[in-house]
Amino acid sequence: MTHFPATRLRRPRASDWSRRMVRETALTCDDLIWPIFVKEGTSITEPVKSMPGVNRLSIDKAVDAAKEAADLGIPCIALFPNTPDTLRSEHGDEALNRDNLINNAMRAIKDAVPSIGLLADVALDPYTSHGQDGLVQDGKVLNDETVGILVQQSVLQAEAGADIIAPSDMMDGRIGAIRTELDKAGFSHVQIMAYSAKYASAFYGPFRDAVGSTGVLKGDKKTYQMDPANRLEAIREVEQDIAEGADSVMIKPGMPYLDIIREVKDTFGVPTFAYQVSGEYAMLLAAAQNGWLAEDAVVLESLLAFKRAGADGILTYFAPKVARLLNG
Ligand SMILES: NCC(=O)CCC(=O)O
Ligand SMILES: [Mg+2]
Repeated sequence: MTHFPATRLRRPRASDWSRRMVRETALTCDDLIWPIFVKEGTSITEPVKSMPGVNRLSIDKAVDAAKEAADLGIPCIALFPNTPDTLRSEHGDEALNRDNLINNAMRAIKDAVPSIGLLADVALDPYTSHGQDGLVQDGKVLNDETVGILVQQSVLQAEAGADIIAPSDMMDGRIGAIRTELDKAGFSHVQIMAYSAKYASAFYGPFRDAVGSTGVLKGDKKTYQMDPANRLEAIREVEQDIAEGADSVMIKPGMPYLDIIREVKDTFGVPTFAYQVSGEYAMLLAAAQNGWLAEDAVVLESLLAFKRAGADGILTYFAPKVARLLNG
């Protein structure tokens, strides 16, 4: 290695053309997955207060959003239901309703926009009256019994047109169980993106507002989601999900966990995704709306950082905005 003055690291930085030539990472529309909130009704575009610019959409509007995504070159959208309290129950039965909001939305979107990838979230929290991701008995979230329901939820979602099943529940063993049932039901072509390292994070607040879980959730999720203090455990979680058949893995939240993304990518080399969660979105936008950060620049930088950390793609509420910026 040569040293100064033979080496001047500022030399290639001196002009735009040169910076472009030595740039190590790029962010493109292919990196984006757009999470969308769906709600019962028609012609509804209802703002989520804690996420300025994000709306809950009725199915017809979600179809429009899917068209917009396809036009912008966004490869995939992820759907999350806002479930009214009346449809929530102790066991989250609505998850197994073939014609629930999410399954109907997927059918409508597949029909209207067949070219877009559809990611379906698997977990019970949108459907339980207690807001936990699984069945609860004596104050404990049951693992194996919950997995038994998640496999059924997954098959129904695959039947409705899901291209990617994304279990976000963090139960042990669910990836293998879901893979087996999907294959048996004739869905061996349907992918699984495992929320492998999902942390019990304080950054999910605005999402719970968006899906109507605020005030519903009793307690916390620390007995199944990961401790933010742990790194090695994330590697074990990812290792197990890959062994059980995950096609890709996810780290969540994103920006506070870039170290985990890097380590997972370096260790396994599998398709690795990150979720820039609602709290990250809210944080960046709140500062931008106060004039404290330059919105476009900070959003692009935040997403480029995921790519630099090794992510192959990012679930982000900024997806349409960023696609517009990237498309110029
Ligand atoms: N299963 C999906 C999420 O929990 C999303 C969290 C967020 O955006 O805060
Ligand atoms: Mg796990």
